[in-house]
Amino acid sequence: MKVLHMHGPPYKKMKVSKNLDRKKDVSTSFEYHKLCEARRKLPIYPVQNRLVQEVRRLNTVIVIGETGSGKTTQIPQFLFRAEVHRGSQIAITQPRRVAAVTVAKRVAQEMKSELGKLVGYCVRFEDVTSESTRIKYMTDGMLLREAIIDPLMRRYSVVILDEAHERTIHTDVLFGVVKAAQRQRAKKGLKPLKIVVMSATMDVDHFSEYFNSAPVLYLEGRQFPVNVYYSCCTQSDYQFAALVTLGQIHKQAPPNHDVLMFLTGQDEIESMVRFVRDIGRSLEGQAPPIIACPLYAALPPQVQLRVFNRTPPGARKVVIATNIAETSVTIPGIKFVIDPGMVKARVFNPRSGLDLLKVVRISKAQALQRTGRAGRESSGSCYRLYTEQEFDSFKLNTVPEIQKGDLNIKRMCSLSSVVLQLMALGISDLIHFDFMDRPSKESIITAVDELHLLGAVEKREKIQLTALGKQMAAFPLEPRLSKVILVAKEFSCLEEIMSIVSLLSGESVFYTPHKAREEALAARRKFMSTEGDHISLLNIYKTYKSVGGNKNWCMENYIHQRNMKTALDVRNQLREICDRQNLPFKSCRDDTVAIRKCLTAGFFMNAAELQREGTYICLSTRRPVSIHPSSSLFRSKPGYVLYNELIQTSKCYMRDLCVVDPDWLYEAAPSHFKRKKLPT
Ligand SMILES: Nc1ncnc2c1ncn2[C@@H]1O[C@H](COP(=O)(O)OP(=O)(O)OP(=O)(O)O)[C@@H](O)[C@H]1O
Repeated sequence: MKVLHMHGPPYKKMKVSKNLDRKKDVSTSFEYHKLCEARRKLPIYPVQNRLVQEVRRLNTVIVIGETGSGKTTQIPQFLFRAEVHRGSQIAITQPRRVAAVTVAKRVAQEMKSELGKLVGYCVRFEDVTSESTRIKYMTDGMLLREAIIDPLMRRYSVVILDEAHERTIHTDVLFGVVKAAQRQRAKKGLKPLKIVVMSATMDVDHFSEYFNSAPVLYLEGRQFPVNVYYSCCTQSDYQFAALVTLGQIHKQAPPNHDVLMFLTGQDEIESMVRFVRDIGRSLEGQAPPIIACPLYAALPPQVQLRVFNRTPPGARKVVIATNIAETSVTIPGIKFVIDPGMVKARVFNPRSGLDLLKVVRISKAQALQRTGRAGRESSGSCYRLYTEQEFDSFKLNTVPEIQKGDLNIKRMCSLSSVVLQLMALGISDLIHFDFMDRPSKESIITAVDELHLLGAVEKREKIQLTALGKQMAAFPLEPRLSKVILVAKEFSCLEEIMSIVSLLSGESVFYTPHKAREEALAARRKFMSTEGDHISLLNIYKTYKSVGGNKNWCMENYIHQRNMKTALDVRNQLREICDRQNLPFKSCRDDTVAIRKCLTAGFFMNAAELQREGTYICLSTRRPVSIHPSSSLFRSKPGYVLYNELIQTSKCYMRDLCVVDPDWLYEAAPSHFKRKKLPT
């Protein structure tokens, strides 16, 4: 491994590059002038020529630079201006859509380009690019999907894999796919593909080794200092500690010194938002007014983007976010970060088929990223709600998702989605795929078996995709749900299935406030079906549509309007994919048997049978399971049910259930159920 340190001259003495900003017509607007000034002050700015030279010279480069040093926003621009892209596109991947969208907006401003022209972005369900786009920010999942259509990635001359330390399943698979594209292009004598791997925090030796001993470029310097404070003792309740810390900051800090607090999920965030608003009210007149903004993946994109608005003078913005605000994003105004050091992780056990949602400690790399969200526009502070000794015990790097289960795809519980995508890329020898860190053989085999049972792959001399599997790969959903959509054609119920799948693909549409729990449950009861939760969801969808998405109706019925809108948006996007596949949009009206049979075709592996003693066993694993109290079937105990997911808390609970007939299970997968003891 070759290491190149890149020192820039001190900021004040820095020369402004000749080939930047001057060449083009420089705007006289004050805003634009400020943007240019800010860019010139970035630590990366003085070393741009050296950086460009290295990328020109080498095929693969690893770039390490402090958070906020300018990697994400500037490197693509430097490469573009120096024409390293040679007329093709430069792709920059991000693990999360909110980062891809906001960074693209910023770079478009800096380049005085209308978003979608020279600079654009492409995320799931949204493509803001055009023929003239040369700098394209995208989620890693989107680039992976594109690679299914063109494994040589011909439209790109440079692929920048940003925030590589995050090690999402998609990023890890992309590493292998991009490396293969580079190799293949060289073999075929095509235009070379340059790869740039970037992060502030990563295991450089491991990365360099994987990318054929690629040199590592270290960018020196950080733009603004961030003071880090540790807790002096262990905190038993991190939410309470976060609230107390916020209270102290709020009393002391001047207005417009905004705060970013990390929590682990939607429920925690929504209840914290209420507490924060209460603090704001109780300190009215003594401290600036508070604007509390939640930020988590299930919020509709336009609501997520509200946190990026500038705070009105005299107020204080408090952003309460999951780890979607952890990397790449710059939230204007943030001076303080409150980091409780926890994150919610979905962990999959291939042997039990169990999908566990757990709140776990973050890694040191994540702590550093969180700290880096302050100090982006001026100096800042980060309050770590753990002791320094505790921090020392954190893992250095985040465990790759591919080795712990998929956190990325909603309700996905195994590698089957990634395996399906790899196979759609023509990679059938998965055991020997060039993974940076190999998933266990067991989880690959489990995933292939699942796809086989779903009819997506066939095992001949080698494992290959079936026609159905190819169709399934076109949907950005877990394979079981894609299968349900595709078989809906046979049951003439695509209308209904699309509604159910869309509602299952996002966060829950049920809103259950602590203070009005009983009222919420009572309001919900009128939608509940004795045939299970899927049909109940369909009832909600139909009524919601019939009242035109009325806000009051949502409030009266404790339905989460935002999540409902997101589901509708997802439905529209899925519909487009169905249209492309010529799937007829038919309705079965009230034939719930057709709907449930259709669900059985995708979820037969998740069937459970009632035992004499009143408990259930899962037919695939013979493990005891229970109906989750939130299910409409909690009290009725039907003989056979299907479930969407298993969640282990005090017991192993089935969530989102549907009543089925054992005959349907046989019909859906005769070979699978031959071995199971079902009544004949
Ligand atoms: N949307 C924005 N609004 C205001 N300033 C921004 C915005 N995006 C970037 N910046 C400025 O540009 C700087 C560099 O951001 P950039 O994302 O390129 O850094 P980075 O090195 O990639 O950091 P990270 O590793 O944290 O992603 C930020 O510190 C901030 O000062």
